[in-house]
Amino acid sequence: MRVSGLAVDLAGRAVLRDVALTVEPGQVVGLVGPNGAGKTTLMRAVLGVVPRRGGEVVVDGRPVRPGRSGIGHVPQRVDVAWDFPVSVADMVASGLTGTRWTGWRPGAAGWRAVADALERTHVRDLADRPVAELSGGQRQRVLLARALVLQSSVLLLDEPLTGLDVPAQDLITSLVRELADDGLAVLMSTHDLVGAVDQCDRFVLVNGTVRADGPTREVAADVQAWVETFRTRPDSALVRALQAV
Ligand SMILES: Nc1ncnc2c1ncn2[C@@H]1O[C@H](COP(=O)(O)OP(=O)(O)OP(=O)(O)O)[C@@H](O)[C@H]1O
Repeated sequence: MRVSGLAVDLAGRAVLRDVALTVEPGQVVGLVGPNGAGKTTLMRAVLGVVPRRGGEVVVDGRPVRPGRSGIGHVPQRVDVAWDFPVSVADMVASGLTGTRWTGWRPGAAGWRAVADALERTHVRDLADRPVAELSGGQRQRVLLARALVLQSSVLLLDEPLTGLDVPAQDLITSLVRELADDGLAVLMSTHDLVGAVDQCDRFVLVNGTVRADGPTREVAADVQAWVETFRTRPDSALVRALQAV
C-alpha cells in the first residue's frame, strides 16, 4: 500500500498534511504518535470513510476508491457495539459488506470466507457464541477475523493491543505476524512503544504529518524524532525507555 500527499481537514481544521508512507507485503508497520496525532484519522482517510482534501492511496497498483476500499480494518474495540445480539459468525460475516447488521445473509462463498477467517484467527470454536459473552482478547480476534473476510492484501489495525493482558497481547501479536508472513501488508497503531520495537518491522512516527519513517531500532534511537513527534524532552521517560531497548 502506498499513501502519498494525504491531507485531511476535520471541522475546518487541518488534521493531516502531506502524509506519505508505504507498507510492503510481509511488513508490520507501527503507526506511532501522541493522542490526537491523527492516527485513526489517517486510517479512516485511507479507507475513505472520512473525506480526503487531497492525496492518493494505491493498493496492488490501483488507486483505492473512497468508501469502497475493500481494505481489511480493525477499529478500536471500544467503537464496536458489543451488546448487539449477534453471533461471532454473524459479526465476522458483516465484514463482507462493511455495514452493520442489515439482515443481509452471505451466500455459500461468503460463509466459506467467514469459516476461513475464523480458522486463521483461531476462533472457529466460538462461531455460535453471542459476541456480548466474549473476553477482550476473544473480541480482538473476532475483529481480526471480520477484517480478513474481504481477503484484502492490506490490514489496518487501530490499537489492537490496548486494554489486553499480556498473554492476550502476545496472541494478537503472533497472529498479526502470521498474517504478515502470509503476505499481508499490516499498518498497526499502538501506544505500547517499547513493545512495538519488536512487534513491528518499521515505525512511522506521525503528528499531523510523518515525522520519521524507518526500521524500528533505527527510529527508536532517533531522539530528535521522538522529541518532535511527542513534543517531549530528550530526558523524558519515553525517550529513555526507547534508548534502552
Ligand atoms: N469527527 C471529528 N471532528 C472534528 N475533529 C476530529 C474528529 N475526529 C477527530 N478529530 C480531531 O482530529 C485530531 C486527530 O484525532 P485522531 O483520533 O485521528 O488521533 P489519534 O492519533 O488516533 O489519537 P489517539 O491516540 O488518542 O487515538 C484530534 O485533534 C481530534 O480532536
